Amino acid sequence: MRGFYIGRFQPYHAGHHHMVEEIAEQVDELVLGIGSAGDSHTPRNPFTAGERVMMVTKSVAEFDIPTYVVPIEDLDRNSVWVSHVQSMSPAFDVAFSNNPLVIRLFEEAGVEVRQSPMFRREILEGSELRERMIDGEDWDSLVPDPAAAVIKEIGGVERIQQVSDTDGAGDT
Ligand SMILES: Nc1ncnc2c1ncn2[C@@H]1O[C@H](COP(=O)(O)OP(=O)(O)OP(=O)(O)O)[C@@H](O)[C@H]1O
Ligand SMILES: NC(=O)c1ccc[n+]([C@@H]2O[C@H](COP(=O)(O)O)[C@@H](O)[C@H]2O)c1
Repeated sequence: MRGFYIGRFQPYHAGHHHMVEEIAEQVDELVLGIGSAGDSHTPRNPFTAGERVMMVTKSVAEFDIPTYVVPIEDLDRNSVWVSHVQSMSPAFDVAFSNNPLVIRLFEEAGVEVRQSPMFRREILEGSELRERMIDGEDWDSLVPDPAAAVIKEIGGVERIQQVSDTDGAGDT
C-alpha cells in the first residue's frame, strides 16, 4: 500500500517528522507532496520547492521506506485539485492529513483519508518556527538535524529576516 502526505513544510519540522514516522508504520511506500510549490521568498513561504525537497529527502532517509518527494503547485480551483495532485504523484491508496480542506477534497474524490493526532502542536507549528527565526530565538532543536543543516546551508534565517523586514511584508 502506498500513502500520500502533503504539507507546505515551511519549514519541515519535528511535528511533520513524527507524522511521517507514524505513517511509515502503516504503508509500504510513501509520497510526500511539497505543497504551494511555486511559493518562496515570503515571510509565510520562505523556502523554494527545491530547498524543501532537500529538507524532506534528507530527513526521511532515516526511515526504512521507499519515499518519493513531489512538488505540487497550487491551483485556483479547489474542485479539481485532487486530480491535479494525482497527475503529479505516483498512484496512492490513502492520503494522510490534518488539514480540513485537504481532507474534504480527498473524501469528495473518494480517496481514503487518515488523520493523526497533533504532536506538541503548541510549539511544533510552521508559523511558530518562522517567528523564532525572525526573532533570532532557538529554532533548530524543533526541526530534524538534516533539515536544520539545509536551512543553514542556504542562509534561510537571513532570508526570512530580510523578506520580513519590509512594510507590508504580511503575516508569517
Ligand atoms: N505538530 C504537528 N503534529 C502532527 N501533524 C502536524 C503538526 N504540524 C503540522 N502537522 C500537519 O502536517 C501537515 C502539513 O502542515 P503544514 O506544512 O501546514 O505545517 P504547519 O506546522 O501547520 O505550518 P504553518 O504554520 O506554516 O501552516 C498538515 O496536515 C498539518 O496538520
Ligand atoms: N486549490 C489548491 O491549490 C489547493 C487545495 C488544497 C490544498 N492545497 C495545498 O495543499 C497543501 C496543504 O498543506 P497544509 O496542510 O500544509 O496546508 C498546501 O500547500 C495547500 O496550498 C492546495
